[in-house]
Amino acid sequence: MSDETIIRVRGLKNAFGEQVVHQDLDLDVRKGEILGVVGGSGTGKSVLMRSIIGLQPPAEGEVEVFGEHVLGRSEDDTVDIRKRWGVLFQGGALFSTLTVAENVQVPLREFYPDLNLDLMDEIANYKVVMTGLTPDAGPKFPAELSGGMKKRAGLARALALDPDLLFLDEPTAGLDPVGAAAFDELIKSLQRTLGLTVFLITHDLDTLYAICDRVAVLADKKVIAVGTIDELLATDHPWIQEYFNGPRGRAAVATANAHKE
Ligand SMILES: Nc1ncnc2c1ncn2[C@@H]1O[C@H](COP(=O)(O)OP(=O)(O)OP(=O)(O)O)[C@@H](O)[C@H]1O
Repeated sequence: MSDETIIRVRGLKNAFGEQVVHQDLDLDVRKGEILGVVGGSGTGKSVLMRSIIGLQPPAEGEVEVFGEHVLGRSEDDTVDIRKRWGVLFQGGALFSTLTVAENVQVPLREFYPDLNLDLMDEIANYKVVMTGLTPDAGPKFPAELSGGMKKRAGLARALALDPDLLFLDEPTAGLDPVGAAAFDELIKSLQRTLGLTVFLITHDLDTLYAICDRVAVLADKKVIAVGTIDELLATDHPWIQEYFNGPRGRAAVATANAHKE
C-alpha cells in the first residue's frame, strides 16, 4: 500500500427527496489497499459506491479518481478513467440472457468495439479461468451456475479490462462460510498479483479480518472512522464497539486467529 490516493471524496452530500443519506462525507482510498466499507443497513454504502463510479450524481461534493475530477463530466470525457475500474455489483448482476463468456465481453465491447472476435473470446476465457471457474463455465448461462460461481463470473467481468481499481459490493453475501472464505482468498490473491486497489462493501466480519488493510465505517451520514481494525477498536464510537466486539465480531477474531495458526 502506498500513500498515493486513488479515490478522494470530499464534502459529499446525497439525498433522495427529504432523506439525506450522506452529508459532508470525506474518504480517501490509498493505492494498493483493500478498503473495507462497513455500516448498518441503509447507511449508504452502495450509494457511496454509485456516486464514485458516476451512477448516482451527488447533490454536493467532489470525487476524484486517479487524481481526476469525475463529477459533472460526460461519459465520453471520463472514458479513460472508467476503463481503469471494474465493478462487481451486489448479487453479481449478470445479464441472464448472455452466457458467462458473453457477460465478460460486455465491457470489452463497450470500450473496445473494434476488438477482433477471436481475441475477445480468448480474453473472456482467460478471465473465467482466472477467477477459479473451469473453462466449461464460459458457455453456460447464469441460471446454470451456483451462487458462488455467479460471483466468480461477475468478478471475471469486473476484471475484463485489466482494471487498476475494483469495486465490490457485498461479494460474499449469500455464500456459505467455506465459499465465502474461498472468495476472500481469491480477491486477496488477485489484488496481490495484479496490484489492485479494492473498494469493498461488506457485512462480513470474516472478510474484514481476513483481507482488508483498512476499514471505513459509515454512520451518521458520513465516514466516522477509517483505519485498521485495531485502530477502530481504539475508538469509543458505540456502533464500532458493538460491531467489532459483539458476538459476531468475537467469532470473526477466533476464525482469523485459527487461520493464522
Ligand atoms: N435510487 C434511490 N431512490 C431513493 N432512495 C434510494 C435510492 N437508492 C438508495 N436509496 C436509499 O438510500 C439509503 C441508502 O441505501 P444503500 O443501498 O446505499 O444502503 P446500504 O448501506 O448499501 O445498505 P445495505 O447494507 O442494506 O445494502 C436507503 O435508505 C435507500 O432506501
